[in-house]
Amino acid sequence: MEQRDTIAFIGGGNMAGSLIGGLIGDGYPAARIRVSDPSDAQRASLAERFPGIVVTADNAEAIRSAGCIVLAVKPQVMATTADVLRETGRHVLFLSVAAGITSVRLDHWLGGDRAIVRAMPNTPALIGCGATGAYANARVDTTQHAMADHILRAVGELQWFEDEAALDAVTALSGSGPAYVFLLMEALEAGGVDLGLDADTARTLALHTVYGAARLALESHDSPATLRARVTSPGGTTEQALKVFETGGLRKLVAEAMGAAARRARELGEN
Ligand SMILES: NC(=O)C1=CN([C@@H]2O[C@H](COP(=O)(O)OP(=O)(O)OC[C@H]3O[C@@H](n4cnc5c(N)ncnc54)[C@H](OP(=O)(O)O)[C@@H]3O)[C@@H](O)[C@H]2O)C=CC1
Ligand SMILES: O=C(O)[C@@H]1CCC=N1
Repeated sequence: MEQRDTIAFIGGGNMAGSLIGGLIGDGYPAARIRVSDPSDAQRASLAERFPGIVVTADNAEAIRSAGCIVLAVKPQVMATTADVLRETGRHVLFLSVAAGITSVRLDHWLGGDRAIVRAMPNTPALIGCGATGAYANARVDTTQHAMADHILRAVGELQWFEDEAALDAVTALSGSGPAYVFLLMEALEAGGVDLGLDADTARTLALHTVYGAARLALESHDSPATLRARVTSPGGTTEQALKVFETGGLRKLVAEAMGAAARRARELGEN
């Protein structure tokens, strides 16, 4: 990105913190990152975690001369937040990470004719391991597209979509997905404790198992199904466990859970 490109985050919560951590970890100058958040505690925490960034309670101050404004507030407050950003110049790129809010609605709230990238990142962005889906509206020019690409790719994997509706599916998969995996970790730890392991040992083994399986799947040319088959010795232990998952309807349950998340994304976009 060019020198003049200051990134202003409106909302300094979980997702903004994850993106800022990933950007700084990728070498983005902290002094070119500004964050606006109404909470004193939130601002103090961000300033401590990311020395050199500028924190403020004033959205107008945060966005002054920024090339990109990242909208990282809850979907429920996006309309009122966007309303006070209407005065910004038409050259500014808006990058919204809000679940469900369509670029058309956001454009309307921002006064119209805005360059908007709607993205759905996830919290592993904090360590550069995010998975993000993104859509650019027709007003986004080549330079702005490159800017959004640079910001989002700095924090992990990025997929662009031509069809904005795909973003609700991305939300249900990778946006919310880390929480599903953390739930699985919790269940693995609890299962280990039930079987007699101490809690610390069970957690360590659970975390490394998820990490190792994810890395192996990413680095292997084989599909997850093939990798699963390699663990599953005929007549062995895994086979018994997988039978319990399959008869319990794990795949259907995951599909239903993701359907509920996607539905909620659409609802948030309609409110
Ligand atoms: N958390 C996640 O894993 C992901 C979240 N997202 C999206 O990111 C967005 C933010 O989520 P998340 O970070 O979890 O939420 P948080 O509640 O952690 O952060 C939002 C922050 O915005 C602040 N805020 C509220 N109103 C304003 C305003 N007018 N101007 C500036 N700041 C304001 C809030 O302050 P206060 O609490 O005091 O109101 C809060 O600190 C959401 O739209 C969500 O859909 C997308 C992908 C993943
Ligand atoms: O739960 C949420 O609504 C946000 C969006 C995706 C992850 N967290």
